[in-house]
Amino acid sequence: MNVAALSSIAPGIAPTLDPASGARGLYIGGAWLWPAGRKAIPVMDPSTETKLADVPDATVDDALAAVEAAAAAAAGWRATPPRRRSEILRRCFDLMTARSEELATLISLENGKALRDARGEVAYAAEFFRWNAEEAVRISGDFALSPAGGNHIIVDYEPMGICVLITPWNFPAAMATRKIAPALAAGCTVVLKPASETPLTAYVLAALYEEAGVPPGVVNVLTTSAPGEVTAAMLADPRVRKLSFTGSTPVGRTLLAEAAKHVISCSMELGGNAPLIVFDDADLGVAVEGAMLAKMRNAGEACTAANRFYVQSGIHDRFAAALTARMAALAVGPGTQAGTECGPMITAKAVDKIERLVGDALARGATLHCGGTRPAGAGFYYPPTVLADVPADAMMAGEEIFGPVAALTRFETEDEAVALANATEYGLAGYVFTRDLARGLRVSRRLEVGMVGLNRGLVSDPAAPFGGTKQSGLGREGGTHGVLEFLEAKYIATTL
Ligand SMILES: O=CCCC(=O)O
Repeated sequence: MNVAALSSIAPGIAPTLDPASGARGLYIGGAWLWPAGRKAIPVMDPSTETKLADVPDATVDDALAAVEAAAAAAAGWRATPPRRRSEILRRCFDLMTARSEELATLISLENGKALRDARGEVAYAAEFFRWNAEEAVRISGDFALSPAGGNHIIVDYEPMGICVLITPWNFPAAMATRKIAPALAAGCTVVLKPASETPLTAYVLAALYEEAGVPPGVVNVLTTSAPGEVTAAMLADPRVRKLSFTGSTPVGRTLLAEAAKHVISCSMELGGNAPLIVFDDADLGVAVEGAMLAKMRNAGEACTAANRFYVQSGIHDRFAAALTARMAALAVGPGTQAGTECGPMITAKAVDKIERLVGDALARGATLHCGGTRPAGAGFYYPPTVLADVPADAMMAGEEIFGPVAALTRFETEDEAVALANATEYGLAGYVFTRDLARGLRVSRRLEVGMVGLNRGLVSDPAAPFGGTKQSGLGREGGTHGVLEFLEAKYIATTL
């Protein structure tokens, strides 16, 4: 597999993998491998339920080979001057940007998201390389005289070592680059395990990194249908010092327990249940625009997606009507089809869950304003749906919908809105809409979350610290914080 071949897998794509040729496979130590006897994992197009490709199903032996390759490359990459690392990362940004249309098409094919969302993802994903290219040359240490004056305190920041990175299917490019770029900037080498639903983007990007000058073994990629076993084996290797995971809270808990056995540093970007609060004094147009973005980016398949809409009584009916009009007008269809605004969900199981949550809310007294009926035919579709009067005991108030469903609940006072918003074990993102800046900042600070969109439906930004509180995770990705997750402080006490 090389990047030039991408044009043959973007539309018109001949998406069958030929295991015999080894053209595409596990990417270990700079080589493309389909080891003998490895089964195939089919990669499906959620828009049509047809097979796009097969990828190899890595075993524990393959995973340990990937760790070995990362270990073999570690000293060389760590010793590579920051300026050189920075230039390679910048080249990754340039190549991704130059090939954004092919990459967006591939993302849209394997994930199902609308092309416009996929284009947004490529720009977002590439930006992690540009940002971290700039960070790579700004990793400085500290030097201080000890308070007692007897010695000096020197602090160096060293690469942590080999990192295992595990990424989800909802942003096949951005969740990988958000980890790979800072890890490489810090001087670490990595093994990436992308989600088996959307591995093609990760493999194609691996070829692009190679073209950009990333040396063999610095980035390794493998797909597996046995993530638990394979990850446990990698974490048991004492050379692995970091686990960075994006995915659900239950899986995060399991991985934390596994990592704890070996005392491995963990960054965890887990589930969310974002509240979106609209106060009476909000600008209706801004609030609806923000709500559409917070809900419908990626068709609702984002951990930052607004899950619970709390709308003050005085604006509730106008907001509900305007949001319903916008949601009902969205064009639903295959991700790669021109004009599609809401693609399919990732799997039939995801649609089953949304259907179950909507059914439960309706049974508990919610009212349906639009959508709510799963269409017949091929593809994992669910229509943009608006529900109002969703009670606090509805299942969707307590768990991520991860789909195009806006659940509205009316409130009266600021204290009530804050209490409702914080009544969840999650603490990733929240959104507040008001024209009163003092109230906006006050409520933002009272929300038990890691990120707030104030009069804005998007918090994601490669230059900002992304992450959550409570059961939504540990650590931050992006911004100046992102690279620190891959660095270890070493303190030297000396009397000069
Ligand atoms: O779904 C999780 C990540 C979403 C984002 O980075 O905006």
